[in-house]
Amino acid sequence: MVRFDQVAKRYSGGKEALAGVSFELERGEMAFLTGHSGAGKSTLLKLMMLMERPSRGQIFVDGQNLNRLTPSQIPYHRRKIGVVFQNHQLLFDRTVYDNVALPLLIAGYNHMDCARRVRAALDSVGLLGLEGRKPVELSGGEQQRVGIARAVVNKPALLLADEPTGNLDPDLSEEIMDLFMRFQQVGVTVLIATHDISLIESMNKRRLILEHGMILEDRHVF
Ligand SMILES: Nc1ncnc2c1ncn2[C@@H]1O[C@H](COP(=O)(O)OP(=O)(O)OP(=O)(O)O)[C@@H](O)[C@H]1O
Repeated sequence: MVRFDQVAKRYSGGKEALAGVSFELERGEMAFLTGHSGAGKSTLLKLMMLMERPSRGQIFVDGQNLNRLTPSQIPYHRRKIGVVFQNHQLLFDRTVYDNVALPLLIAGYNHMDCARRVRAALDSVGLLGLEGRKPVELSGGEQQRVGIARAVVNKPALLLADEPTGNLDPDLSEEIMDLFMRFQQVGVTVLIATHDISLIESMNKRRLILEHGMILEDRHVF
């Protein structure tokens, strides 16, 4: 589903954030991406979403070489990917429904399909019935679930998360991880960047460790 082939990234005026990274993620695999602050975790995720371009090397997502995508193909590429952020980046003046529906409206879904998919996405994260609420009326854990519902509403093949449990206590973090596992169980490929070593250790999943832009260790779990 994902292949990095000797990928390097140097930001203009900056040092090399990634320095020749290679790995593959199978379809339906779940893995953690970890490493010190500044190791290159967010950069790696941004390259997959084409928020940044590599300086060297090739990235394949769903068989597509991202270097070969034209600007007009980028929105279609992004629809294959759901993204969850630490601060969930919800629109606080909009309802839960509006927040989750946003990717569908951008993709041009009609209102009926939109309503059906938003309900299914909210159901999958255990928040059915909260459509009319504003994010500010929800707990931190619920807000993060809204962020996950928005990430999966398009039924993406690949789910990326950048510190998705950064602001949550251990119990809520575990609940969020259970949700990611459920998506993996239905065939979604999941890659989670996190500092939370105790959380990773509680889960029997592959671990990619980055250090100064290189893969220090790729620990598979069988
Ligand atoms: N837009 C940018 N311009 C210049 N340098 C950048 C930019 N984004 C990241 N960097 C640098 O690239 C390196 C890797 O950053 P990145 O955010 O990918 O690391 P990270 O592992 O996600 O860190 P953290 O855990 O702190 O979020 C760092 O040295 C960072 O300062």
